[in-house]
Amino acid sequence: MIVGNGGIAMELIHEIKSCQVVWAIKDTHIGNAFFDQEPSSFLYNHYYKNGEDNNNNEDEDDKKIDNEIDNNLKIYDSNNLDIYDKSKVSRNSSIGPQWYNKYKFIGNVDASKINQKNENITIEYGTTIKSIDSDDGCEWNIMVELENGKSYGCDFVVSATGVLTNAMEIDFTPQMPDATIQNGYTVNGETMQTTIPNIFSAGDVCNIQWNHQTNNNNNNQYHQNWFQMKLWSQARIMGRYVAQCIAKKSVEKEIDDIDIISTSFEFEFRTDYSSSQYVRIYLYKGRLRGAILIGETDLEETFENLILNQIDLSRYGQELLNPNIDIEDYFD
Ligand SMILES: NC(=O)C1=CN([C@@H]2O[C@H](COP(=O)(O)OP(=O)(O)OC[C@H]3O[C@@H](n4cnc5c(N)ncnc54)[C@H](O)[C@@H]3O)[C@@H](O)[C@H]2O)C=CC1
Repeated sequence: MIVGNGGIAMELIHEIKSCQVVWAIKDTHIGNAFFDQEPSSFLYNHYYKNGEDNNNNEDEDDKKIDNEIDNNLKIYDSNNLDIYDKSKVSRNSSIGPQWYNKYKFIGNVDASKINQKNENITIEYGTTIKSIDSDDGCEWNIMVELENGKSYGCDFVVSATGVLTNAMEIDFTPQMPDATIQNGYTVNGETMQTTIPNIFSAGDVCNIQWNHQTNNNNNNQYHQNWFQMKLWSQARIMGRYVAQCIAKKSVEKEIDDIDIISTSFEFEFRTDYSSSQYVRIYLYKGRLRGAILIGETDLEETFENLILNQIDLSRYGQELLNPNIDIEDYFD
């Protein structure tokens, strides 16, 4: 049983093989933190519904990162009830990128023979856990009752229902103009300084809306492609940026030359059911602003470059998504 519909739940669902999984989500579609209903349905139908093994493309770099980080993952069993006592919970760093590479999430069940619909994943939408019973007399290790009235027996429950940042006890007072208010304190999006002198902020703890900032700084043009999602990739970018802000402040220079993050819409999409690819691009005034890519499209680098260099693509129109045209070669 997996509860939650965020980054960890999505990654786990992708990694688990040969195991029947019940996935309880509060929302109406999977992955709602990252995309809307349409790519969500595509992802489910083409990658998860029939238990297709889509995990043959592990990135060597990802593995390398994984080997460098400590194992922060904590697995609790039902006897360790201290985890529910907040005063006894030790505060930890997150488990790190590609944490799942350390584990083999392979069950020993031929789920297709158990589930009559031949689906390894049963999704319960619009619900959450009501109660968990792990009495000795149970047929299963754990019996889970959902808010929608259904009950499932299972061996293991993964609760991936989000994390809280550890900044709540600091009382910041909003003071600065053009600032982002988060959790009652304020961060200046240009300098990343909080309203406490010499305290800077980055990562999940602050919610910087760079693309909405109304400042007069010339660098504002670089902010337009920022769309914050609480992912490792973005935490790294913010960490790098805040480090530069701190360095600049320490030598008391203007921050104009800091290497700021470069990144009415039209959008177009293509689905290619035969090869399980989904591509959606967002164009603004003929320039590429963003894309959703599902499957092995091999388009990520090309599209990233088109977002960064802002070439006017109006003349290509629909052809940009024509699967018979190798746009990677074209824009090389
Ligand atoms: N590749 C990456 O950079 C990754 C980053 N992360 C980050 O690590 C952090 C922790 O990940 P997650 O735990 O997945 O958090 P999350 O914030 O991504 O998702 C939490 C999910 O739990 C749901 N939820 C909340 N309360 C619930 C309840 N009572 N019952 C059922 N569902 C409930 C929410 O609707 C949401 O879908 C997040 O900030 C996440 O973005 C996670 C995985 C990968």
